[in-house]
Amino acid sequence: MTKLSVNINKIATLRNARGGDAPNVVQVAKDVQRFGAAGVTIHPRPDERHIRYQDAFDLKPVVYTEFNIEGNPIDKFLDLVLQIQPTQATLVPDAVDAITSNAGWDTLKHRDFLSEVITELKSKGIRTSIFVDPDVRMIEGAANTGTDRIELYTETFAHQYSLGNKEAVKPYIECAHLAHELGLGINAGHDLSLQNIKYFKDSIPNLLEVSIGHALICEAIYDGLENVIKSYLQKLQ
Ligand SMILES: CC(=O)[C@@H](O)[C@H](O)COP(=O)(O)O
Ligand SMILES: NCC(=O)COP(=O)(O)O
Repeated sequence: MTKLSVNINKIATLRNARGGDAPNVVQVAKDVQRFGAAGVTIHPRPDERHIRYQDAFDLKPVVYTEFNIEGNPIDKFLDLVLQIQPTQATLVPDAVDAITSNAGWDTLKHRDFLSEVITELKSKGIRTSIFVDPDVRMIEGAANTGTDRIELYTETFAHQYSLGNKEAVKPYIECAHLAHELGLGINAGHDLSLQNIKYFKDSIPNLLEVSIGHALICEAIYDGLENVIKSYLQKLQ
């Protein structure tokens, strides 16, 4: 079975909108695990617009499943990850001002840098994963960095699938076969949703883990809306 790691960035976005502590990210992390998620993902960004660095410390004692911290391995991020020692660090080459992650690593160009970071993380017992586009050259390059896993960047698949183009999964299948042959574990994420997850999971061999945030939180809001409105109406009778 493929593991579901729930990305709780959007819970922090909502919390930050009012400056208080609702919703509480620690409580949500406890609850997503209680509801069956196999992991919790956070992606602290340098501007702390959603997850704050302090959240990572607050979450550490309550995440008893897999704790996955994603981000660009700038010094501040690496210091955080080395202190927290999560189950997995996912390295993402996102620009400081990017609205969200928008590309995978060029694993050929950044091989030495990635190898150095990966060696350091692995020496502390932290599993490593690197975010890559579905391009076989990047998978070969990833294998040469010493990483344990790759995370396939699924934005293109998700977008094309929403347009009815199921063929868009083909490069991901090819990359998954190669990654497995090269001994890499396979994760995937970005814009996965209830609409596309079954098709993706059924298509990709050896898919170990998906991390899902944006769509899952949107779906949770829609699913909860009717119940909550009915509860208000009862109280207003
Ligand atoms: C690495 C990745 O795929 C991203 O989806 C990320 O973890 C989400 O980040 P934001 O919540 O900041 O968009
Ligand atoms: N690694 C991807 C992730 O954590 C969540 O991405 P998204 O579902 O918020 O697009």
